[in-house]
Amino acid sequence: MKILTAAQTREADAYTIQEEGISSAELMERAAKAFTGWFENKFQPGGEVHIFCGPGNNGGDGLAVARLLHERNYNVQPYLVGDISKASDDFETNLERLPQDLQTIHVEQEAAIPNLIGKGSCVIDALFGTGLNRPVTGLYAKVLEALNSSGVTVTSIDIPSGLYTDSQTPEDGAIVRAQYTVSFELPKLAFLLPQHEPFVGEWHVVSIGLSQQFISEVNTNYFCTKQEDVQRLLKLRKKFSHKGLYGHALLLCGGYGKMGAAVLAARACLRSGVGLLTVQVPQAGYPILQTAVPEAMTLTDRNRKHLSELPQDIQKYDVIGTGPGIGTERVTKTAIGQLLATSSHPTVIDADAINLIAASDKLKAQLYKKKLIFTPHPKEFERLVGKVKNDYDRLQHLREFCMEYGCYVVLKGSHTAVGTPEGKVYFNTTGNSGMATGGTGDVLTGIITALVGQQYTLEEACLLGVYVHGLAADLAFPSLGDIAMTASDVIDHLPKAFLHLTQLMP
Ligand SMILES: NC(=O)C1=CN([C@@H]2O[C@H](COP(=O)(O)OP(=O)(O)OC[C@H]3O[C@@H](n4cnc5c(N)ncnc54)[C@H](OP(=O)(O)O)[C@@H]3O)[C@@H](O)[C@H]2O)[C@@H](O)CC1
Ligand SMILES: [K+]
Repeated sequence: MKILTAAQTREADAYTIQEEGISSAELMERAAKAFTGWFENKFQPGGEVHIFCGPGNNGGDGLAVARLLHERNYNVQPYLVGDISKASDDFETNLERLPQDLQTIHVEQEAAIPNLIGKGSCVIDALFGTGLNRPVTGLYAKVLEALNSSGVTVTSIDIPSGLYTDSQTPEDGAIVRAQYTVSFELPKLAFLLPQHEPFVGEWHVVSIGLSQQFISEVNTNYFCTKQEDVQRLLKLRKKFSHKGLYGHALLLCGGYGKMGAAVLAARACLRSGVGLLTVQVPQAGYPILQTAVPEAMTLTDRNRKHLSELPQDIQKYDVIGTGPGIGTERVTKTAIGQLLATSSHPTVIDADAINLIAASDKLKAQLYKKKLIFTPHPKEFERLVGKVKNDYDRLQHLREFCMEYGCYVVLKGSHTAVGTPEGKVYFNTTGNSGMATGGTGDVLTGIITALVGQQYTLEEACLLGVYVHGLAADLAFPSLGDIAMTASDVIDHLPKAFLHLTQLMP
């Protein structure tokens, strides 16, 4: 699914209006109906619904929603905020369409801002949408601050007022803190960035029938991965198939005190369909691996505690995964250096392998144009690219790093972002806070390694791997919740996650 900028969204609106021969007010009516449908499912009629409308089409949406909710017996109070003498045409149209018995209140100065504290009412925020073109200050900021401190439940139409759609919001601008955001047709880039969680809350997308042709043709660097996207990628197994068809993976993982990382990566790799798996661990890990993961073949390093060498017959493997639990000893750095210098295998690079590379210009110089997938969390990513200023800056660095080295980066987070060598970014939409626990990253390394082994392209392996990893956690959630969830629970739910995807296939 594509993510459009504010300007592209405006173009999509205009294109749709022309293509279908409808008026912009009709499109607004669709948007208001779609929002109202969501709202009715969430909130019962009864309490007061205060709707704050700005001077543009977002305010027009708010007025149309006021009329529709009023018709459905909600106790609605619309407010017109600020100078509405230059309000948009569709705002005016919807103001005129309000029924006689629905009186608006005009908030023209601070003293007129209603006090909603303790009223238990709910608020619909329709002050500004994608047409916001400067930081929110003055009276509008006072209104947003009053809403933020009132403790009422705020639902934003399209985007929280004050938040920029696709670039960093200046620090001097007020932003509403919505509990819910109901957006039209496609999610906005701002929703996917962790720094905006306090403003966006739980976001939903409702369809308003924007032109699919426009959306399919428009160029963007940002995408959201949805279930139908990964289902298209999934390869079903053939009846006459054997383990040789699904790849032989090599995991170079584990170290003294961190052999669990190798066990987790190995178990996840096997649960993700790899044909054969060999794990090389330091000598101390041999009995652990053989006992915990009987399906894997185990090689031992000459070093007792740390990764220090590559297997002799490394050529025979189809894919390599490394990093989890390996530590940053000098001998390990040498081994990773050898791997980068000598191997042409597709390789998944995680954790301490990233840290070793980040700390060495010599290793970094070996990264160009290899088949590499990095899977850093934000701190490891900063070690690779330097300190970032904010989430947009991080995205920019992600794209530049991937384009410079011709590699993939799976930047882990609530919406894990997969960067590609073409400078595209795919945000994942599965997963939950139960995954914020040690070992889930090792699991992801195992999953992606297994998928590359099964001949998925690097891009497919990243997108599918990240999706199924989050889906497994989502399927674990109903019985385990997020507090008690562990990385092993995520592995245990991988079978259900793959089944879920395959059974839904057409
Ligand atoms: N197009 C369509 O058909 C559909 C559009 N839809 C809806 O329209 C929304 C976009 O509407 P929009 O483009 O009218 O912009 P919107 O966000 O309401 O704000 C613009 C107004 O705010 C003003 N203004 C801006 N910044 C300001 C500031 N900081 N402080 C103060 N004022 C500021 C600006 O004034 P000006 O810059 O001229 O001073 C202008 O008056 C979109 O999010 C969706 O909800 C849906 O109904 C689907 C169909
Ligand atoms: K809004």
